[in-house]
Amino acid sequence: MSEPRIIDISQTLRVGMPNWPGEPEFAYTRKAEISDDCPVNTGEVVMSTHAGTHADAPLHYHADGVDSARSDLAAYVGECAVVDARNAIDAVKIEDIDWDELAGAKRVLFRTYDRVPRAAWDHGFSAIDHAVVDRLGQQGAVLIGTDTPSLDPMTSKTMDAHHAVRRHDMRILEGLVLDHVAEGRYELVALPLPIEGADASPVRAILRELA
Ligand SMILES: Nc1ccccc1C(=O)C[C@H](N)C(=O)O
Ligand SMILES: [Zn+2]
Ligand SMILES: [Zn+2]
Repeated sequence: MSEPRIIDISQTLRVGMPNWPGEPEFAYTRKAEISDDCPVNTGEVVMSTHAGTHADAPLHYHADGVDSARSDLAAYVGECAVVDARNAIDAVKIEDIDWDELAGAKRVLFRTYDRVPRAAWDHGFSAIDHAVVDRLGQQGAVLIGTDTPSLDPMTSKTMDAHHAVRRHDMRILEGLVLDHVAEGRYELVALPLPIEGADASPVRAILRELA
């Protein structure tokens, strides 16, 4: 029997990638260079903890929340549902979702883009309404993900969706790429790095087709 297909749902981290205004630009700098005196190349990466595909740690939205190193990993691995929410306007709301399809879903990833912007920052990305987060939390979901840079609108000061996540002790993935993913059930693997004190971490997110 062949292994289930792996679908990469991660953004490529690259110089010039769209960047949350005010956050540090992604940069990769070559340090050591292979030469007669040096057997290897090495590099240095500078980036926002929220660049590309990433996991917010609870510390991002609560002063007493755990950091990326201490966050439990169970939420980031397991069965998940991918939902096509491209019909949503401004935010994915309760009425945009077929809740029968989501019965029992522990992890839910929302696709809002036809195609995730690669060239320029999108100031008008879709948010996830906090009532959606609450309903998922009430049905026992442990993780919510989106293909936009945030669950909340870019200009939010109240971070309502993030705080709904906190009330249900769920985990968050942002900046996913679901352009090429059909609605349905998959296995998700998207692990944050154990960065001490970090409010978020890049992840390599993949889906595996269920056997
Ligand atoms: N840099 C910011 C400045 C102000 C408000 C939010 C951010 C964020 O980065 C939000 C983040 N992407 C998030 O949703 O987790
Ligand atoms: Zn984030
Ligand atoms: Zn966030």
